[in-house]
Formats: sequence, C-alpha cells, structure tokens
Amino acid sequence: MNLIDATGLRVSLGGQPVLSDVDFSIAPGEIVTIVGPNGSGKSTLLRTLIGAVRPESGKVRHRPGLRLGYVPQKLAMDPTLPLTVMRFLSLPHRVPAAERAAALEEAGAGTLGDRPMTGLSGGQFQRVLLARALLNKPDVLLLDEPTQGLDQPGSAAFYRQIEHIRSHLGCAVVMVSHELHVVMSASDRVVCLNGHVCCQGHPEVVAQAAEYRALFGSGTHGALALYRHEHSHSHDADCGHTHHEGHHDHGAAPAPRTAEAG
Ligand SMILES: Nc1ncnc2c1ncn2[C@@H]1O[C@H](COP(=O)(O)OP(=O)(O)OP(=O)(O)O)[C@@H](O)[C@H]1O
Repeated sequence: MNLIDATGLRVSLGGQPVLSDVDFSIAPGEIVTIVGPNGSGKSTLLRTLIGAVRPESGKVRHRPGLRLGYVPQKLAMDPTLPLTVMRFLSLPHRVPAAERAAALEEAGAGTLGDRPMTGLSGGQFQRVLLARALLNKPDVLLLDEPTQGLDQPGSAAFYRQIEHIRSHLGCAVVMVSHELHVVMSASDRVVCLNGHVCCQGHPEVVAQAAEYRALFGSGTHGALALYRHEHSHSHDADCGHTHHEGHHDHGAAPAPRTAEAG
C-alpha cells in the first residue's frame, strides 16, 4: 500500500489556479523528486500532501497511522533569541534529550547540540531542521528545496545524508529540488510539475522526455551525463572524472522504460 495517494488535486491560491488534475503517490522507501520551473506549484503540492493546504477538489489519502517529517524551505529565526540547537529541538513539545541527540546524529549534526541556532551556517541549519523532522520517526520525509543557498559540495553532502537516512531508517523521501544534476543521481523517480504533472518516471527516462526538455531545455544533457557517470561504472574508463555535454548521451535509444507523460 502506498504511503500517500493523491488524486485529481486542484488548488487555487489568491484566486489563481496553481495545481490542476494532479495525481501523486509515494511508496515505502522510495525517493521521489519534484522538479519544475519557479511558480510551478512544487511547494504547494508538498503542502497539500501534508495537509497544510486544502485542495478545492481531489483527495489526499495517507496510509492509516502515517508519520510525516517536513523540512520547510526556510524558517525565519529571531536573531536576538538565545536558543541552542538542543533547546530548539524541544519546541514546541518537550522531547527527551536522548531522542534529540539521536536525531542530530542521524542528520549528521551530532556535534551541534550546544551551538546557538543563530550562529549556524546554512548547511548546519538545514541539518538541524532535518533532525527536527526526524524526531517524529517519519515514514515519509518531505523536503522543500532543502539545499537552497548551499554550495555544491554542501548540497551534495546533504543529499548523501538523505540517502543514508533512507537506507538506515527505511523512510520514503519526497523532495523539491532545482538541482537537476543531484536529482538525477539521487532519485528513484522524478515528477516534472508545471501546474500539472508534465511527465514522471525514472530520472534517466524523464530527462529524455519531450515535456521535460521543453521546460528545462538542453541543459538536461549535462544532468543526464552526470547521472550516468555516477551510476554506470562502465563509463568511468571513458571519461575519468570530467564529462563533456552529450558525451555520455550516445544517442542510443533510451532504456525500455517510458516516462508517463501527462
Ligand atoms: N499564499 C499564497 N497566496 C497567493 N498565491 C500564492 C500563495 N502561495 C503561492 N502562491 C502562488 O502560487 C504559485 C505556485 O507557488 P509555489 O510556491 O507552489 O511554486 P514553486 O514551484 O514551489 O516555486 P519556486 O520554485 O519559486 O519555489 C505561484 O504563482 C505563487 O505566486
């Protein structure tokens, strides 16, 4: 049984249609990434899936007893508030210290407990938000552009942490990302959104779909090349650690999977 099944979602905000006819599901243990241009409704979809936004029509079904962990795009902190990381993790509900420490460890932030929240770097802050989402022992972790503002090594390290968490805790992951190269290497499935689901499927297949290329253009060649580089060891001998656009994309027919176009 899927963890979340959403069908026929229609959402308007401020009188403007944002999502129409969107179906979305996530199975246990899956990593699904939602990509799409600015304003295409990615955050709105995530917020609808967690129940923070009510659809005008359509349904979101959660598996009974489903536990969610949500990492928002950003969280404004009052810079004058003297709050350590450990105290932050006990708001708004008290959480035993051992659980908070374990969540920090799981999020790769085990050394940050006594640090003031306002002194954290962007990457450290995101890890603390991740730890906060893990306190709920989620079956599904939803992350809204969690690496916004991080440099490339910082975001790569963050996504490696997510993969570690998925394999260690067995939770599913839904994330919104603009970093196509990371998406290509880290996801089981990509959903390409532009108010509706343009196409979805295995990242390699979606990267070749006409609907996806219409939105993201030829930049996807690079993303695809990197994806293949990281996942096909037979390519390593060809190119070492550099890649050239289109070098890996041999023009061969895509794998016999198909992207579901919508
Ligand atoms: N509270 C709101 N009231 C009115 N319009 C809103 C509201 N929140 C979002 N919108 C509009 O809904 C549309 C979708 O916004 P959303 O944040 O879901 O897009 P997104 O794909 O996540 O964008 P980005 O990539 O820029 O983060 C945008 O046009 C946005 O201006």
